[in-house]
Amino acid sequence: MQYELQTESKSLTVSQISWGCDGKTIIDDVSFEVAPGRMVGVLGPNGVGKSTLLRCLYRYLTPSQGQVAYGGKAIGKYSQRQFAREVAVVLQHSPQGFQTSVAQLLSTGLLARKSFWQWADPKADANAIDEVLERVGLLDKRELRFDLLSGGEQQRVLIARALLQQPSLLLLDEPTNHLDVRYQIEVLKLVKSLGISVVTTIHDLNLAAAFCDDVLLLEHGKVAAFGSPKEVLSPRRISRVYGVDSQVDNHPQGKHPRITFRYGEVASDAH
Ligand SMILES: Nc1ncnc2c1ncn2[C@@H]1O[C@H](COP(=O)(O)OP(=O)(O)OP(=O)(O)O)[C@@H](O)[C@H]1O
Repeated sequence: MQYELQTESKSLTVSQISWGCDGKTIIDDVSFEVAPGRMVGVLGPNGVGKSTLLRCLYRYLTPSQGQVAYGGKAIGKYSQRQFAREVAVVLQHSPQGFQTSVAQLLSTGLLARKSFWQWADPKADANAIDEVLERVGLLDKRELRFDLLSGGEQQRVLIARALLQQPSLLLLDEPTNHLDVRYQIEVLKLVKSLGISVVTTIHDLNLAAAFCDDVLLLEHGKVAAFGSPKEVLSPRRISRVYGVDSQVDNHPQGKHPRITFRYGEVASDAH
């Protein structure tokens, strides 16, 4: 595959970072570590600070305190080009006004790996684009305008573009948003199969439990718990953080937990 990894993942270390604005603390003393090749899910209720935390990891925001290091080096010390070679980001909202074709948009994902002296190799580029499009099930949309695709298709194209960057660290903001259940599973399977370090915000606790090696549960901008899904996702903690009753058992297909939510009183004559 053209987009197979050329770089090895390194450790991402987040040490006591805080960020706030308008006198309000949004991220409060957050620490965790992503060991090379692990997939970490960032969980927590709406507005708790998941996207803000992710923004501190891809340098859109600079924490007011604490440090983020990748491979032992503060992320602020990477040049823009070095950082783009290591880290790919897929955000929740699709870029607006992309009237270019899917293939043209994807070709921008190849730029991070090219040096200015490299000769253009249109055939190799086209093959790499075809391969990632096939992986996300969109080869037939290759020449379509990006802005005419459905929300879920756009999301899959943006993930394909991130793969073309061949990052060693992938940061995803709710990658399963807009996706139907098949593609929620496919996309997370694909991301996991890359074997690189991944940090992803995610709302669906069952998907997080099934695919993430570790989960970071946020509560009021602070770390409520960090560890394996089994350790973190207890009914007690889910109730405290989300205010929802649940039951947690083992998923019949594997060793990961399965969370079943209680939807209030069920009428006795309900079918
Ligand atoms: N630049 C900013 N200026 C003011 N408030 C901000 C800014 N960025 C984030 N916030 C606030 O910080 C809080 C956390 O926002 P964030 O988007 O990180 O939450 P989230 O956990 O990702 O939410 P959701 O699950 O709804 O996507 C929100 O209350 C938001 O309004």
